[in-house]
Amino acid sequence: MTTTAPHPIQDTATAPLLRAENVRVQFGGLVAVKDISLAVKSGEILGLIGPNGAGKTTLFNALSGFVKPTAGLVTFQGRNITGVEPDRLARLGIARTFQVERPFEDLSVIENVLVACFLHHRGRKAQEHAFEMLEIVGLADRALQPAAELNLARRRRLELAKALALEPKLLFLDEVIAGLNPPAQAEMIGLIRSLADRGIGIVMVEHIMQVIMTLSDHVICMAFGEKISEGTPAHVASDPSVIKAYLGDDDD
Ligand SMILES: Nc1ncnc2c1ncn2[C@@H]1O[C@H](COP(=O)(O)OP(=O)(O)OP(=O)(O)O)[C@@H](O)[C@H]1O
Repeated sequence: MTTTAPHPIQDTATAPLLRAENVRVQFGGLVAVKDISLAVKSGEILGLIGPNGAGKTTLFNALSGFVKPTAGLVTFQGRNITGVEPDRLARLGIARTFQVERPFEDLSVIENVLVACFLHHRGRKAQEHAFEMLEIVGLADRALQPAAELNLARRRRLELAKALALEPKLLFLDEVIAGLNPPAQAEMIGLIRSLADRGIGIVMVEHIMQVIMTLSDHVICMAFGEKISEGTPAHVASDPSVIKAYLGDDDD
């Protein structure tokens, strides 16, 4: 049996890269994500913010195939991808990083990337592609080093190289900047911007507000599973409901 691409439900030429319509995720009686809608275009960076437990990670997982939405619709280039498994999403052009980096410790840096390159390439072409990914993230000089020896900042870059090796059109970044020192943060910010400039659509969850505000073209703030604010970084940062969500309500 041959596997076919999901059926187009919108005009694939004009549809945004990613669209979510009324996505809901329920764990038993808890509604972790309440009917969230959003859209991401090519080359655009969407930042997801919100206090702890707001539902950011659950939404992120629901959009990237790691949690099945209870209700709602997710489309990628106009095709229905609701509940589609991550490996199938990777073939369509969707990749993600993980909050906790999980390199194959016994493999070299380039071998770690090579594993992902085999999705699209074989043999020498795969090796060349893996080296190109290391050049993009600034790890080419570490190619033969065991991954276990990399410090945190370089592990994050390796994580990014592995995601890029899948040649994504859409990239989900899960807290790739938190925990880095300021120079490493600045380098990662530059790198993420350069990926968007290449046309990759990016959805990022990040706790460092300043990073989200610097990088994002568009920001969504969640609280208690709901979207409470959306717009430019400046709009969301000055929205009283966002300030209240972060500071808590003295009247409660
Ligand atoms: N697998 C699960 N089973 C049950 N409840 C869950 C599960 N995953 C998340 N939750 C709950 O869903 C709610 C939203 O959690 P989520 O991790 O998505 O929030 P978050 O905004 O990413 O928080 P943080 O910033 O602390 O990571 C929380 O109440 C959490 O306890």
